[in-house]
Amino acid sequence: QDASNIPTVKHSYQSDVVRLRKIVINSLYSNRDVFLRELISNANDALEKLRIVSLTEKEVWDGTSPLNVTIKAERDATGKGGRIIITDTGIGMSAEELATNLGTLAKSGTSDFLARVEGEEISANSNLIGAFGVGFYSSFLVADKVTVASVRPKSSNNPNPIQNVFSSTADESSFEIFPDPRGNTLGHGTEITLVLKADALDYVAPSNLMKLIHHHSSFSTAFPIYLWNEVEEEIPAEEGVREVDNDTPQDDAEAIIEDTMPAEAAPDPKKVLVGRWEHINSQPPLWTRDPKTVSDEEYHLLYQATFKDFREPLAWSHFTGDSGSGVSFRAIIYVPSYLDETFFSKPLESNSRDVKLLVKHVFITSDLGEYNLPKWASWVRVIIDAEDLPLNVSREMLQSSAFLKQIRGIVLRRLIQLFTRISEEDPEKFAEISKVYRTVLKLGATEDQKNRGKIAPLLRFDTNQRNATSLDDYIKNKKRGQKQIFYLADMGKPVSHLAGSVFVEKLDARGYEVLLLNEPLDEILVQTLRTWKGFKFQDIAKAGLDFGDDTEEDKDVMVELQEKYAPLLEWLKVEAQEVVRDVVLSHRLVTSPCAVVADNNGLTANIQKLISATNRGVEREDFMQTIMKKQKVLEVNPRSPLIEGLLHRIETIVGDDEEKDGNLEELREVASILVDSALVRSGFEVADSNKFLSRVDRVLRRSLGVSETAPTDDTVKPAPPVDPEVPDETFEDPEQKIFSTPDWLEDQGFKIEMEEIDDEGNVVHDEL
Ligand SMILES: Nc1ncnc2c1ncn2[C@@H]1O[C@H](COP(=O)(O)OP(=O)(O)OP(=O)(O)O)[C@@H](O)[C@H]1O
Repeated sequence: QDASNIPTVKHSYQSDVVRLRKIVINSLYSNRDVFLRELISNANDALEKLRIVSLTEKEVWDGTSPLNVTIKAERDATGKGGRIIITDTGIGMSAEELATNLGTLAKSGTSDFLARVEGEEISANSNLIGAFGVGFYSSFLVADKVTVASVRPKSSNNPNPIQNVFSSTADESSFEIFPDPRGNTLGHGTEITLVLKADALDYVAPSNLMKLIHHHSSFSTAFPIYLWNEVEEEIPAEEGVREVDNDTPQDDAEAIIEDTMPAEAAPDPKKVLVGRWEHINSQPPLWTRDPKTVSDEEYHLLYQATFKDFREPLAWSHFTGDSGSGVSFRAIIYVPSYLDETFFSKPLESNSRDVKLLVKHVFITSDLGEYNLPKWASWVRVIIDAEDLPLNVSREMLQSSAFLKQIRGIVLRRLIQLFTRISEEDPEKFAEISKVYRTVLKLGATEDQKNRGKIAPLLRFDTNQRNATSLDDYIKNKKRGQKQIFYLADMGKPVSHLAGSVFVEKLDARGYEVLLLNEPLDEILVQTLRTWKGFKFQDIAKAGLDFGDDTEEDKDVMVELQEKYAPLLEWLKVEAQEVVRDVVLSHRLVTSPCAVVADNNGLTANIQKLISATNRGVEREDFMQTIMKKQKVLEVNPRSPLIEGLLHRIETIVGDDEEKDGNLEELREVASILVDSALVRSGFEVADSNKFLSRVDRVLRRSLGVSETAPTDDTVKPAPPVDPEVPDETFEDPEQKIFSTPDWLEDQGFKIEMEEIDDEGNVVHDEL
């Protein structure tokens, strides 16, 4: 194709791009250094792409021509302007790709993000840049005009690719794309020219650029970055002008720019400005260094550059190892400071994309395919650099590599070790980690059978006595004779609510610690763990609660009470048979008269909630009710005056039959209310709340001495007849014709504006 025939095409930016560019230009002024980091990061991606494509399409890269980034800054002849040219020898872009990649925003959630940022002062919170990545558009922070020359590599489909130019100024809503009049000067890759704003000319100084690159980008790329630098040097007078190749950077490449000494001074050495490409990221990658020599800041910078997250990681572990299959490797695993909001909203997605596998410092893949990390650890960020896998491994070949299968195990082991070490050495830091990863670790202990024993000590629970208690701490705090780990689960309820539960009252009064579990996963977790260090998890809302300190005396007292209350228990068994399987004396209550307890194998109120949250079918509910009833026991507190009173009434019902019947009916009502309120107190639902409330009503009447049968005065004043008259005007007051934002909405920062329209429906404009 003849490039000279291709016309310049003018394109409009997608509206989101215009919005983003405006935000970038207006809000990130104090962060404008980021432009270089973003462009180097893009260059790195383009170089990586070329290398990876070349594994399967040999013709795009011969494997020998340099893959690098070069940066050159220069003032123009007048000294009033300047430019920075950043070139990479990466995959490049076709004309269509220039238009799509630089003229539109493909990221999902862009509009939401922009709306959020437009309402905020982004400069105060540069994290937003990290969270989103303003990428290429950051060029406009320092440049009035940006041109991007780019060309795809030669391939069998495209043996003669055309180098195109994308050109745009900071304030236009359109950009142009045209064939580069210079022809194909790049071979493959991209050259970005930033025509600097007048207030950004400081950037042309190589020392400033060098500082920036060292600070922000020394870890952004494993490809060499060369910076054009000019220094004054003395050379022997007789030496002429040295020939250098300006375009291909070599470490020793240099050019004499101009003589700075007059020719007459010939015998003396000459002072000349010598320009050369300096390789500025020649230091070995950070992970190959001894961890003792790496500062925290360097770890942060590597993290930022690699994972494009500008929030500092919470922790990291830097280690070397041998896979056992003969591959030695170096790795760093990072714990991000937040958990992506999709972690729980997309429970089935566990594709970890943040394990960067490198071979001999060269990025290979982030896709571990079937050997992905399990869901619970899918958020961890890892750089793992294998020393001796064949360099030209393709993803397909890697899939069959034993090493790939081992990465998961290596990362999980190290992650758990890291957490364990921090939990032991720095509890405050671990509390911070726990805040973010508490639920995730519960998930790990539930789903990761192999590592369960190591994850469980990292779990933290609130209890009736303290926050963030580990299982081991709990065991240390156990009372003599205690053989159970007591817990109460009620998902979604605040911990304070659980602490006040009827089931906790006695344990709390006696000084026992109870784990208060309110997350949906908790109940499943304890059922999975079953025991910890030989202690069985005991749901205190279930039968089987055993303090382990009962003396013979206690047992005798219980036998006595049992005898004493036998008539009440028998009577209640009949009265409550629709709701519970059995009625027994309780030794778990202090002040409450009674509670409903699930059988050991039965469903607690919490599990019932879990089930009915997923099953709303009526038939099923009936069925469930029947099953659940069979698994519940009513426990009555022999020390409660109410229960004693009830016993007394049952034993002393006297009088003629009619009176006895009336008394019994009353008692039945009381019993029914007791049972229903025990259900509620224990977290269950009452079967029929209407019936329950009318019983309460009747008992209230009785206690007030009001007739139980006296009907309520239910004369109701009917509404007047239908009124056919419709007023002409909806609003009498013309002032009120225009809708105005209610004050309460305006206080929230909302403003609703409505236009006034006339009788014909036309918008009424204020007269100018
Ligand atoms: N030097 C380059 N070589 C080849 N393609 C590039 C280059 N710079 C940018 N691109 C293309 O333009 C797209 C947009 O770049 P931009 O920097 O705006 O966002 P990004 O790199 O995709 O995202 P982020 O900046 O968040 O990493 C890139 O995805 C890439 O396809």
